[in-house]
Amino acid sequence: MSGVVLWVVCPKEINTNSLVPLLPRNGVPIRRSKMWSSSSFSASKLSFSSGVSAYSGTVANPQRSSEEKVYEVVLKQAALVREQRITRKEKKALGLIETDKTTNWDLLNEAYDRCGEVCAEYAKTFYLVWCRRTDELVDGPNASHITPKALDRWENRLTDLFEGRPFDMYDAALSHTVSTYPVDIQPFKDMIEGMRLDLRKSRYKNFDELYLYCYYVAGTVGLMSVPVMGISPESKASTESVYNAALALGIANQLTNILRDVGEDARRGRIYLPQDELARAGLSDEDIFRGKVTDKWRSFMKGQIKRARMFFEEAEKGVAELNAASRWPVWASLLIYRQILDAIEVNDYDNFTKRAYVGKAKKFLSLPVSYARALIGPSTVS
Ligand SMILES: CC(C)=CCC/C(C)=C/CC/C(C)=C/CC/C(C)=C/COP(=O)(O)OP(=O)(O)O
Repeated sequence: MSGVVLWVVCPKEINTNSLVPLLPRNGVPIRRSKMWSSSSFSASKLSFSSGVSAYSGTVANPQRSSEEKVYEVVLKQAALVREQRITRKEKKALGLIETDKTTNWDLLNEAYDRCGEVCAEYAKTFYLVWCRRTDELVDGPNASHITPKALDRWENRLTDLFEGRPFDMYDAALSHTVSTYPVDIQPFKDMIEGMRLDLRKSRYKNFDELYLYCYYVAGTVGLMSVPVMGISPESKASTESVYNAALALGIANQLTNILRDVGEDARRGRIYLPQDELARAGLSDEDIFRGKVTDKWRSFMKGQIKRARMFFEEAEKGVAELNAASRWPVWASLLIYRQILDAIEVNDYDNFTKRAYVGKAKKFLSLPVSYARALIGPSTVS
């Protein structure tokens, strides 16, 4: 699958017109989702105004919910698109936009090719090369040597490449991408923050805390991808709403990943499940470590799967707004990853000893379905 999905994130394959669609559109009122506080989701009656411990990444005010904090980033990304539009317009008027004659295109093309190779080698489902490398820091073979200091150095390298001083070939490709598309540094910084969190935290008090973690490690990927994929010129949706859908897809994917890997994570002493919801279901950490599928566990899992599906549904609303070239791979990745949830059900919720996966046949079958869905572009009715 990586070939298809790579296409989602590899800027080289994206039509360069994809910047245009990020230009003026009628603003549709901002709609914010409060999925887990919805009364339709019984497992999630959370005190989500109780505040999150003071993570240093996105914000400092502990009174606000994680959703509110993350939404600020969404608004910032959307504003950046408008800002870039204005600066480009001004520069164009002044005749300042010209092709950069100093760029070494051969080297840059080689850098992009190398990024493609990394994706082909490592990505089973999806990934941007920089995200994979960041993830490798805390999950790879050298993970035990990774310190907060090493992450600080990684962040300095990130700042350098955003300022046009790449350290290596891979950084050079990303440096070029972020100077070409309206990509902000914040989601990248937040992803590093997620890695810091992983170094010091192995329990999540409630869904509000888990949501912030999911944003850091996966929602950020959605926010990084949309500026490169581009929004359709016909779209009447607000930039914010499309970014919001992208964020939801990242969260949905991460929640799915967590539910698939409960056993694997427990063997590393980690439980990425809301502690208060576990307690309400009559479950403890010991139950997770014991790994026995009971009725309590099944019922708990049903609630978690339901919530993950709600995030997928939220994400679905944004796909039609994307550029035509990006819709097929996004649909494919959404439909395929969501089937992991079905596989958990088929395994009778045994995510302790069985790894839920989507077989090749199901993946291939999803391609024509995704293709058909991708034909549907933005609604013409405003
Ligand atoms: C919906 C709209 C408007 C846009 C799409 C925006 C995108 C591309 C969002 C996707 C974000 C994303 C790919 C997040 C990554 C989340 C995740 C759990 C990745 C796991 O990756 P691997 O570790 O390779 O997965 P496997 O372990 O399953 O192979």
